Amino acid sequence: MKLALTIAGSDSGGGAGIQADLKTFFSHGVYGMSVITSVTAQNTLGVLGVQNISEDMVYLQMKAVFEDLFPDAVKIGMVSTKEITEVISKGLEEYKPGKIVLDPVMVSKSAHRLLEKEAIKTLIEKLVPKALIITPNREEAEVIVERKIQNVEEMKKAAKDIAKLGCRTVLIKGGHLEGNKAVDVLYLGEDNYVFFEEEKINTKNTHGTGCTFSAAICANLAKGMDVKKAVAYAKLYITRAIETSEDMGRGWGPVNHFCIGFNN
Ligand SMILES: Nc1ncnc2c1ncn2[C@@H]1O[C@H](COP(=O)(O)OP(=O)(O)O)[C@@H](O)[C@H]1O
Ligand SMILES: Cc1ncc(COP(=O)(O)O)c(N)n1
Repeated sequence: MKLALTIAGSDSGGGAGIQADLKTFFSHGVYGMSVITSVTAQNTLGVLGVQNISEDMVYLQMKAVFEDLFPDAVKIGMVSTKEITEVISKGLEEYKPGKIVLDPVMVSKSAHRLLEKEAIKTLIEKLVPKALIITPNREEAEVIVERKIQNVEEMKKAAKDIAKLGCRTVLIKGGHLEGNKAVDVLYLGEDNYVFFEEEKINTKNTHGTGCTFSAAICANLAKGMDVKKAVAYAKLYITRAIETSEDMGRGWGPVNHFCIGFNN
C-alpha cells in the first residue's frame, strides 16, 4: 500500500484541512498520515478560534512519521505562522520526501485568515522551491505574484512567474473566476500548459474543495502517476465530489468524499 502524509490544520467541522485530506486519501486507497500544524474550531459557517501547535510538536510529528512510515508523497496545507513554516522547511530538508504538493492556504472560504501576513514571504522562500507542484487559487496566486489575475491569459503568465520561484509545476485554480466555467491552468515548464475546464456547479457545498483537490493530487502522485495524470484524475474526483455533495450545516457545506478504489 502507498503512504501519503498531510501537513495541515484541523477543521473540527470535518470539511477541510486534515479531515478532508485523510478522507480523500482513504477514498483513493492510500494510507493516510498527518502532521497537525494548528487546531481550528470551525464549521460550515466560519472559524470560531485557532490554536497553533508548538514548533517542537510539529517537528516531533514529522520525525515520528518520517523515521518509521516514510510517505510516498506529502501534501502541505494550512501552515499558519512563520515559525511553523520554518520548522516544516527544516523537517523537509532533513527527511527529503520526493513528492511535495503545496496548497498555499491563506484565507478560508468563510473569510478567516489562516496564514499570518508575515508568513507569506517565508512560505515563498522556504516551501515553494521544495514543491513538485503548488496549487494556489486565483486570490493566492495574486498574493504570490503581487498583481491582479482576471482571465486565463493572466493565469498562464502568473503560473510561469510562480514556477520561477523554484517549484517544478504550478496549478492555478479558476473556481473563483467570473463566468460559468471552472478553468484550472496547469503549467508544466517551458511553454507546456494543460487546461482543465468544467461547468461551474451551482452549489454552496465548496468548503474544502482546495484541500480535497490537492490531497487527491497527492494520493495520485503517491500511487506513481506523473503530475499531469495526477491532476487530471484529481480534477475528475473533485468535480464529482462537488456534484454529489449533500447539504450539511447552514453555511458552505462539505464535498462528498466518495470511494474510488482500495489498495491500488
Ligand atoms: N462551483 C464549482 N464547480 C465546479 N468546480 C469547482 C467549483 N468551485 C471550485 N471548483 C473546482 O474545485 C477545485 C478547487 O478549487 P478552489 O475552490 O478554487 O480552491 P480553494 O478551495 O483553494 O479556493 C478547482 O479544480 C476548481 O476549479
Ligand atoms: C484547517 C483548514 N485548512 C484549510 C481550509 C481552507 O478551506 P476552504 O478554503 O474551503 O475554507 C480551512 N478552512 N481550514
